[in-house]
Amino acid sequence: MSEASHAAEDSFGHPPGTPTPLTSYDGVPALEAIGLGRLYRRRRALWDCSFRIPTGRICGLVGPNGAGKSTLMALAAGLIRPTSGSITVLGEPPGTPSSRRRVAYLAQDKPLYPRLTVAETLRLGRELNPGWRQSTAEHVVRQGDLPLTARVGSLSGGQRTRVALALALAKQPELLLLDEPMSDVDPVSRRQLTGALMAEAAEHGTTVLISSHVLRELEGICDFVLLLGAGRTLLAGEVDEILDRHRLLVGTHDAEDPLPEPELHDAVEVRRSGRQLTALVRPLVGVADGWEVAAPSLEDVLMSYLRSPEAPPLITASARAATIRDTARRGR
Ligand SMILES: Nc1ncnc2c1ncn2[C@@H]1O[C@H](COP(=O)(O)OP(=O)(O)OP(=O)(O)O)[C@@H](O)[C@H]1O
Repeated sequence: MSEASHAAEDSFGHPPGTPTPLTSYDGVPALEAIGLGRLYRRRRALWDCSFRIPTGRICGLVGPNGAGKSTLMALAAGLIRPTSGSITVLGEPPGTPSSRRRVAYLAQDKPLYPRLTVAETLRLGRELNPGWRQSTAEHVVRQGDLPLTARVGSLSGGQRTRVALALALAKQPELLLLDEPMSDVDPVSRRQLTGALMAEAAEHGTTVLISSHVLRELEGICDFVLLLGAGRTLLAGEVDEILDRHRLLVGTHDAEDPLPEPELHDAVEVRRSGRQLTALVRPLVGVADGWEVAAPSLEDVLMSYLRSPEAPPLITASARAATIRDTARRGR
């Protein structure tokens, strides 16, 4: 089903005709994809993928293995090109000299020169990046007790991640793309690096797109979320609004009964254990009596969508990509 056919979802909870509020997301978005697709030979990695991420958000990028997260990051960094649709970063096509200056990308394999020392790596970063801030790079490296004289090739995976993150942050990008940055970092360093990342983002209003399979970790840092399922946008929007639009229902029903009152809600996931039925739903008009109703955590919501790729997509107003008419009006 195409995302466009779920357009009515976006006005959920608001009476017809409610004007869209003028907010920061009316400006140029940090990242916008319109019908974005990418093929590798004949294999579809992404297709018909549309969303926008407003500037200044910390956006968690979630999806099962092979969902297209790394492909999306590489497209946004301008390392590969779309095979259909379009993507813009900070209002520009990715990969131009200007957008390369404004965007930093930390790939999953964190490529660095193994023969250079940490100090030489930072010096190279300074020479290549006009907006370089040495104090940020040194702060991140020192926090990890990394000797500046150590060769990068002799560092552990987590230590190399720290150097790569120091490079990315010191560049002072407007958009920071982080592909599973913490996967090989120990818990203490993870907390430290996340703290450094959040402090930098808050101070400079940096937009961050961060992919991770550790949902609880994202819960603490993200105010926006983008969930891809098999190459398409399944869920996108402000975390607060997404949480607001979902409810967990728990009740007792005969095992063979379908979820009762389907006209009252869109079901994302229904699970049964004996006669107990647990459902994550998007209430349309309310919830019938007889259910225990709870507010789900972000982890609950993300897990349900990950387990239910056939769930109806939800793209909230602030995450909705521009239409072709909008882009023409913006003069693109
Ligand atoms: N260079 C490539 N050549 C061929 N196929 C590729 C290439 N890169 C990715 N793919 C395919 O594209 C699909 C999406 O891959 P991608 O790496 O973007 O997913 P992902 O969501 O980042 O996965 P993971 O969570 O495992 O890192 C997969 O089916 C993958 O096999």
